[in-house]
Amino acid sequence: LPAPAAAMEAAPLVSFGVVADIQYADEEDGCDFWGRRRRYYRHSLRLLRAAVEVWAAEQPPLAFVVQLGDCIDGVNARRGAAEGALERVLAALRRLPVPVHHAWGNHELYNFCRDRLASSGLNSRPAPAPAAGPPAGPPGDCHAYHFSPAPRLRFVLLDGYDLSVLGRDPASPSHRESLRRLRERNPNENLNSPAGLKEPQFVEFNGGFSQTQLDWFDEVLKFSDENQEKVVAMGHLPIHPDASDKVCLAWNYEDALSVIHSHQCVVCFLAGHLHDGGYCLDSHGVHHLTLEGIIETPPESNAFGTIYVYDDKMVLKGRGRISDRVMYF
Ligand SMILES: Nc1ccn([C@@H]2O[C@H](COP(=O)(O)OP(=O)(O)OC[C@H](O)CO)[C@@H](O)[C@H]2O)c(=O)n1
Repeated sequence: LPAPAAAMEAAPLVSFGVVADIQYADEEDGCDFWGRRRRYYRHSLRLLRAAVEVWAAEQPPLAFVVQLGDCIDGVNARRGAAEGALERVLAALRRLPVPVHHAWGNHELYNFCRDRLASSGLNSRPAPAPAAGPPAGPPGDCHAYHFSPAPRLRFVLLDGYDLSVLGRDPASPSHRESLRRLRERNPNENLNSPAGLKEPQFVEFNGGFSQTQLDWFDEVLKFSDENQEKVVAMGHLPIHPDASDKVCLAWNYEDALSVIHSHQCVVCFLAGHLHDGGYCLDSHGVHHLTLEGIIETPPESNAFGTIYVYDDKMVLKGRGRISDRVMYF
């Protein structure tokens, strides 16, 4: 049998769908900042709908879908089209009979302030909070939370724009602190430019994790260690340089990695943002999988996947330009 079919003989503990960087806009094709990559703004919704059809027909049924951020493109904001574009993406996802967990990316924050995101369909934090165990999420407006879809298995969604100059009121202490951190490491006039930086991830279109979020993450992982759980963590921004280029990382990705590496439980980190995708198995045995983005996927292909979780591995069945992969724990 070809992998991953050979690795998929038994019923999984749970299976879920993954998709990243849809960046839908009702616009003609465009390209990235450097003019090198074509961006298929309008086709991206069609590719998402095709993914939804495949996920909805899966047997056994999926438990949930993870949308790894940037579901609509920043061009919508400039055209006053953000609400309509978001509604079209959410309507496509509503055809699924299962919950969708949404990471927040830079393009969400080009289109909406955090308060609007919190009141929108992109707020996927489950309510009510779990009765036992660590707090559902960090205090404040951070879109981070955890959930357990099966015994001994926990997912943690992180908010890589908790520290960010995007989506926050410029007069707020959090914005001021984020801008201070960014300017400290990025002296460029254009804060989106990584030119000449020692730490090229310090650009405006990235963000970072507050200490409050990291402390909460640490508490969740301590609980998971104590309860022999396996943890899949995820967010828009990659946190390992070998699963990303030098720019597309969370500002303080090293802090998130040290929290993960101080525990036994984390088996995988899922991210988007880098549209070419990436993968590495780190020195502590954690798989870092960065999903290829729909937005730069030609209309005749696609970029989504299903992940089957077993006791000893996760099996990714990729569609279109996402490759199959078996990730052993
Ligand atoms: N040197 C640069 C690079 C970018 N910009 C501006 O920064 C914003 C973000 O770029 P964009 O390509 O839109 O971000 P994505 O999240 O879609 O993609 C991330 C990775 O590149 C994909 O692999 C945008 O406003 C650019 O204009 C800049 O000013 N200077």
